[in-house]
Amino acid sequence: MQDSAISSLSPEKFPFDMKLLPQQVYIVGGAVRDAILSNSREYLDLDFVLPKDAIKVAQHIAKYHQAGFVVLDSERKIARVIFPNATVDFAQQEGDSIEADLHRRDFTVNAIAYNPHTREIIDPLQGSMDLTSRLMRMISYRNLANDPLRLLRAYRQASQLDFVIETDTRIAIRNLAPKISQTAVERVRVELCYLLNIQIGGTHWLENAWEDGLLALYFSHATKESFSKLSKIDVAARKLEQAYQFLGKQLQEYILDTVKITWCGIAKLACLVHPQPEIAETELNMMTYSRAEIKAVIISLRLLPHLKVRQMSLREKYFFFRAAGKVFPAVVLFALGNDYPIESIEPLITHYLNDNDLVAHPNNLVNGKEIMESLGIPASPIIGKILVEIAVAQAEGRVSTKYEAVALAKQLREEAN
Ligand SMILES: Nc1ccn([C@@H]2O[C@H](COP(=O)(O)OP(=O)(O)OP(=O)(O)O)[C@@H](O)[C@H]2O)c(=O)n1
Repeated sequence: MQDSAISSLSPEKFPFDMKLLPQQVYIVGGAVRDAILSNSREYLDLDFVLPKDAIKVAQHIAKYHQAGFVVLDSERKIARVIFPNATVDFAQQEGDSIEADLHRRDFTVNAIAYNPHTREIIDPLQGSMDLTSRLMRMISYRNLANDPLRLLRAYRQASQLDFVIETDTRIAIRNLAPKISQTAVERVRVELCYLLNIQIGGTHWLENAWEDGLLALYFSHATKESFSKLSKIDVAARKLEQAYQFLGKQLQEYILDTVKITWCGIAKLACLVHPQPEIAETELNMMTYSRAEIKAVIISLRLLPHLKVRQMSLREKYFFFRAAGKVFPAVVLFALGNDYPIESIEPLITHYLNDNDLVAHPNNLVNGKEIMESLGIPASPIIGKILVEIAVAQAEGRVSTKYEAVALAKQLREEAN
């Protein structure tokens, strides 16, 4: 089969000179699938398969273009070349032919190869037909059993592509579900992260994965009710996006560049873990979540009860924002997922969105050193307490200058004696 329609895979779009590739070379996996679907990709991520010398070719390309180079798997001969705007993997073909290699993969739609020199499409498993029918179809039961992460990949990719999992494939996944325990938990976490981040369809497929027995090991406390909270979070996120552009945008941002979960994903994760923060922390540690992710979930769980108070005093709000910090967007979504009325949360959002708001974004009139000097006392926890009281007084409008802040510090010190 030949196809000139795969324009997004034309060599001019490669981040390297095509002449550096041998004649027998194939692009495989997601890049081919998405090109046939005409789905644009935010980031260029290419997987090449070569019958021989995969690592050598990768090394040569990296050297020629002064790009980053790393051997991902020396046994299976897979290397990665990292360009400023693209990542390109080079893998040794598995088996005697490209067809044999494709037969070892997970789903038919991921088992299409494309030779960029000849523009030939090799599709021995009729993946193109499944792309047209929008179906995730396993290549074989054995292939799924060989790498049980593939069970979860079916839901993640169905969700990203807006596909359906073919009936026999779904039955096979249900049968094989207990095997997910054989997969390294880090790999599972990455798939879950995608599913938690996806705005449309993520919740539906996450719930399906749970119903099919793939998540019980990780979220033993999750129930049908937990997933209904996730759906409410999706609805709330859309509403917040419309009402508050800045906050809405923040919800879909990664919590850290190095941690690929969004604030919205954190709120959803908080719905799936045990509601008791200490137990949730153990669960998340077991799943190798980072300190930043665990902290964000725990803050969400801990702060939820505080939002029950309909009319928080300024003092309560100050302490709420102090505890929430940059996790605020996730806390808000988590509360809305738990049916807290938007009317009681809106005043907090108003504080948060105003950069000059001293309740949500306090600025220090004085620092600890200045307090120590003006009171003539050494460093001690009292200084911290005085600083907090000054910030609360500032939020309440009782002090607004350095002079008034120092006067209050003196008064507090006297009262304490
Ligand atoms: N557990 C896995 C992981 C990957 N693959 C194969 O390796 C290809 C590339 O894998 P990867 O880059 O992880 O995923 P993509 O399918 O390319 O999808 P995406 O880039 O959207 O994650 C897949 O298409 C599939 O053919 C597989 O068979 N089994």
